[in-house]
Amino acid sequence: APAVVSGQNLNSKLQMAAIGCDAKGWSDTREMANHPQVQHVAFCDVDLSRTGKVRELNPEAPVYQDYRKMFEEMGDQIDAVTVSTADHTHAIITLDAMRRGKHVYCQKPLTHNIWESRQIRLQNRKSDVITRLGNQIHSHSYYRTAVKAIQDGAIGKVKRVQSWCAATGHGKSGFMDRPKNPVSPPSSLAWDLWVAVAPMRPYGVDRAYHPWGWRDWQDFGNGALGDFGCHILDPVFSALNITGAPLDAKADHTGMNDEVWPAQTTVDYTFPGTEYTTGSELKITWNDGGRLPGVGGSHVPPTTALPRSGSLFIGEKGSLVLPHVGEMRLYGDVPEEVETLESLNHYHGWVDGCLSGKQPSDGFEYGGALTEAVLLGNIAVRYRGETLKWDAESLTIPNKPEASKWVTREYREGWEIEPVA
Ligand SMILES: NC(=O)C1=CN([C@@H]2O[C@H](COP(=O)(O)OP(=O)(O)OC[C@H]3O[C@@H](n4cnc5c(N)ncnc54)[C@H](OP(=O)(O)O)[C@@H]3O)[C@@H](O)[C@H]2O)C=CC1
Ligand SMILES: O=C1CO[C@H](CO)[C@@H](O)[C@@H]1O
Repeated sequence: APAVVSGQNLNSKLQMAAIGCDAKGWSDTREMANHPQVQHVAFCDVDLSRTGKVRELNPEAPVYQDYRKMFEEMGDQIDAVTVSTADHTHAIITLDAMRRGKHVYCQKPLTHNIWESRQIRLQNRKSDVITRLGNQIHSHSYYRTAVKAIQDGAIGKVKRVQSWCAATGHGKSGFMDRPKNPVSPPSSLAWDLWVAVAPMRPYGVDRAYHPWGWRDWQDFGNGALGDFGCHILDPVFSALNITGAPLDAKADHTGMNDEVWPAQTTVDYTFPGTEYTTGSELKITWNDGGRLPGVGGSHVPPTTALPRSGSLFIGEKGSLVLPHVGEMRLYGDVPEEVETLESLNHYHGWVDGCLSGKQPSDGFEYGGALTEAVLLGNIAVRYRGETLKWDAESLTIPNKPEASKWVTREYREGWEIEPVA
């Protein structure tokens, strides 16, 4: 049984394991370790050359390469885990941890495909664990203040949303091929464990996939939309209290092959309206790769420079531009002052939830729905120019049945994910 059961043992330490220990994994580990009631008891990273910082943090804690072995050997000492691995392994690790009764903080996007997010949401409803998505800007003053301003009616009800992101799928063209003459992985790296659920392929060259480069590749990441959608669309979902799935999505882009995501993408979504929107439906458009929306139809003067990434909320009486990450700007018939909300510590909010048994409002139910919507955009990307209707209950695309295959993937033998009953 976990050493700390939710809601009890308030003076005990939360015993934590970090899965993914460098890059964002190190930042997650360091932030969690700054909480006075967190004790790291184990670390796991498929590449041992990237475990120097965590070994320094707690030289006593064992370091594993295979999270399954870590759970088998240390499961009863671990209360909570951070999952900061490349996106294609979020679901298998997170579900395993939740099924073992561990609290989970998982990096964004929650999963690599929609079916995985749905399994996590189903498991979340059954498991008595505290969960949070690693979109830390959710707790930043800038995002919290804008969410409150919109909900307080600063621009009236919202008619239209545009979101955009400067990232280009990391500068790759959308037509990149696998590295020719692949080299062997470094001896520190367990390549088979890194590939995990995805079809096996050679290691390639340093940084082709690992670390970092996986974002561009369809087998491992979801391009710029997957990378930034759960950041930039998060305040849109929160402010407008979007809990329903998109009704449809249609994409335009600069072209792609079967391996990598496009360099520039636009996705037009239709969502059901909410108490914060004017109509029964709301159009939200996503742009990436440097594509910017026009400000036509908004209260923003046409010569205004938009931030590199962010969102434009067009309301009945005013418009709000929310940079990613920056202070909002209001235009039109808007209040002279709005209340500023302070930043909260996203990481520690989750730890406090684990210790007190109180689930933050943005657990995996919220993060899962957000991720499902983001990933539907990338199914639309595969059928450029076609409006794909979405049946969120059956996880199918009724007007394009063959597109439904992209809701999930074929899992590599031995790495199948057990559906949640
Ligand atoms: N919230 C935010 O602001 C940010 C979030 N992210 C998210 O964080 C995650 C990690 O991204 P990033 O750190 O840039 O990626 P990297 O590729 O740099 O690092 C991922 C880490 O996870 C390790 N890893 C991969 N698979 C496994 C596994 N099965 N078991 C244990 N360890 C594993 C990697 O090892 P190896 O060294 O072998 O790859 C590496 O240390 C992604 O989901 C990304 O979207 C990233 C940056 C910022
Ligand atoms: O916020 C972020 C900063 O950039 C990274 C690389 O594109 C993202 O993965 C991350 O989510």
